[in-house]
Amino acid sequence: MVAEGAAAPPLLSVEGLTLQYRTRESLVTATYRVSFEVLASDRYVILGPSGCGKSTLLKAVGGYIKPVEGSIRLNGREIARPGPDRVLVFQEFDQLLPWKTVRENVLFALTASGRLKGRAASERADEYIAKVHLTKFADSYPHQLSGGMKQRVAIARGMAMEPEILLMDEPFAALDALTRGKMQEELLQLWEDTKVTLLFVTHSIPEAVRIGNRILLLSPHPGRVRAELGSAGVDSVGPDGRTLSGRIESLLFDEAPISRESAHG
Ligand SMILES: Nc1ncnc2c1ncn2[C@@H]1O[C@H](COP(=O)(O)OP(=O)(O)OP(=O)(O)O)[C@@H](O)[C@H]1O
Repeated sequence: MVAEGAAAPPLLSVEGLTLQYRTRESLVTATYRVSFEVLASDRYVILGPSGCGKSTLLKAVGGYIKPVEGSIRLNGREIARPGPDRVLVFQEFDQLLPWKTVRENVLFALTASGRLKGRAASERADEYIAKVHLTKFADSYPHQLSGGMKQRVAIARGMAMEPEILLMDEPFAALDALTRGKMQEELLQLWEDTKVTLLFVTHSIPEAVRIGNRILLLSPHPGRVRAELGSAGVDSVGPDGRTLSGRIESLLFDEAPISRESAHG
């Protein structure tokens, strides 16, 4: 029970997380003692340069990589393995099953995971296919769709699972700029509609500013927390006369001390 007036406990709590890859020749530290908390209905963005461990972090939250140090808890429970309460959407266009139609792809995720079956599963699949405006393409196969449409199916499939948290690893990075902008807009509309908690990885500063309500900045390899900032969705000028993206850029690339900042601090 949360005492009246107390802040809600975090949905996801990452504490002192060190993640490594051990190959035969070497030991690669992907993230070093990373801590952050995601609240229910956050659009939490992890931003950092290539190789700073963003994807590794997301895979660890997905339950696919075990920490060498630290912990990841969802609703207070340690994450030990993948589960339908955390769904991953990737950048690649080939994440759909090519031999299944749009509807079958969404349906299969629901039934194979045991989330829903029968009519309830079909109705849920159709509901989310409609939410991403693909009803007319429900019987099409992935090869008949554009890159943006395939990503919409992957998002519909993930959201239809109604996970506790939707993990998105640069889902729009392989799209052209116009489609990418449109997909960002659509994702924000879907979020308005569902209030699903998002954990969204990107290396694009404008995308982070647009999508996130909170943005975690990671330093270059190995990833450490550099700062956490709030965003209101626009690249506004703060009291210091600098834009949010300008502040992010200097925090990421200048050798400033590690700090946590508030939204418009
Ligand atoms: N399977 C692996 N085996 C060994 N090292 C790996 C493996 N996967 C990633 N790494 C290393 O771990 C570090 C973090 O990689 P990761 O892919 O998490 O970074 P990223 O921030 O997501 O990068 P990008 O934005 O380029 O996708 C990098 O140094 C990378 O080379």
